[in-house]
Amino acid sequence: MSLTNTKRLVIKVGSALIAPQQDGCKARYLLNIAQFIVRARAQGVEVLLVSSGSVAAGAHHFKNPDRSNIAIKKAMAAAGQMEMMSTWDRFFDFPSAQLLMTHADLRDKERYESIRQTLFSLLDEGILPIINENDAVTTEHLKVGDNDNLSAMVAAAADADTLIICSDVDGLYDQNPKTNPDAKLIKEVNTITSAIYDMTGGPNSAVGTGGMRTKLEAAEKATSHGIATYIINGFDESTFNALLDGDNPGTLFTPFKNPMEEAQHWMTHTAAEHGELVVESEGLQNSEELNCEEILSVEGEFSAGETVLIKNTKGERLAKASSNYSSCLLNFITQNTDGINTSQMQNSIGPIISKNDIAVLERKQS
Ligand SMILES: Nc1ncnc2c1ncn2[C@@H]1O[C@H](COP(=O)(O)OP(=O)(O)O)[C@@H](O)[C@H]1O
Ligand SMILES: N[C@@H](CCC(=O)OP(=O)(O)O)C(=O)O
Repeated sequence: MSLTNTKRLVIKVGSALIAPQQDGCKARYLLNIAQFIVRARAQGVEVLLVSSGSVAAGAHHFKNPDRSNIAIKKAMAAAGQMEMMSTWDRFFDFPSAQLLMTHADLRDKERYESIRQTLFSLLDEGILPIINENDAVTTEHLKVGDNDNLSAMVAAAADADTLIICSDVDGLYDQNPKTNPDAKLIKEVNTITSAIYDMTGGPNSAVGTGGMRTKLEAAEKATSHGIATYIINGFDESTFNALLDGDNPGTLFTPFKNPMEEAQHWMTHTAAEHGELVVESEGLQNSEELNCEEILSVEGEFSAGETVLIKNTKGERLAKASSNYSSCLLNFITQNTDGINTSQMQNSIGPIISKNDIAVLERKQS
């Protein structure tokens, strides 16, 4: 696996690289990254940039830059986004484009397709897409929340083959290297198990969001879509030279050999769960389709066509799927309503979940 085989890559840059002291954007670390982007493009690789840093870049305009105050944090993002974009733009002699998005955009199939079209059109023209979450308009319910996960969703949406996540450490260690001097770097991960998740802690910098855990979530999303994922040290010039030479300077998460199809990946990793269908503990054995008589209960409110979680009576997450019927109708049919022949109705309405609309979720090994 090397960058020499890469055709399209997404590089994600965290706040600590952009605004290390939270007093505006600094070119210090970005120069290496910009050079990497220029050189990768010169090698024929298409590049998309997911850039954090709007909150950190905007903080110095505020009398009390209190990140715990959500309204202030969103205003800091709005103020800092301009500076962050113009900082990137001055490194390049090709055009760049700003795309701000939220989870509400990505989890809606129509808006997701629209984002894909825009990305492809920009890439066709040789324009560098620079993507960030639209923090100024997000709510708890509508946000992705961290740019590691966002970068994996963007990589999948853009049909990228490589995702590079720049961090302030050399890669994934067996323990948090900031608090454990004996921590050892893991060079390659083929399967992201719960034991791997247990190695991670939160962020250690004042500006980071999510720490290593969100980077693992991103790697899991990306590799399941066939995207090779690297976590590298973005502070270190030599890591970028190594990548361009086809070496692995950090941790490589190898892509699945049989990646998910686009639609199944979107359903698994991006689509929001609007409600839940509970089935028997050994339910969903054939994983083909789900019929009304298999549903024990319906939770939440959803419309026909929306994504639901299918779980069993033990609470295990079995699959995500698009429901052919609304929660209202399913409640009506599954609850034994007086005077109505529900089994006859069940037979006449066909499968609740059709076989092409279901994504079976993997149960994590430890
Ligand atoms: N097992 C681990 N390996 C590497 N880093 C870890 C691990 N567990 C926790 N971390 C922390 O994750 C931090 C990187 O995450 P974060 O601060 O959110 O970075 P960024 O701003 O680049 O997204 C590291 O500085 C480190 O302190
Ligand atoms: N969207 C936010 C960044 C969120 C985020 O994930 O930050 P980081 O952990 O520094 O990559 C911003 O622009 O400040």
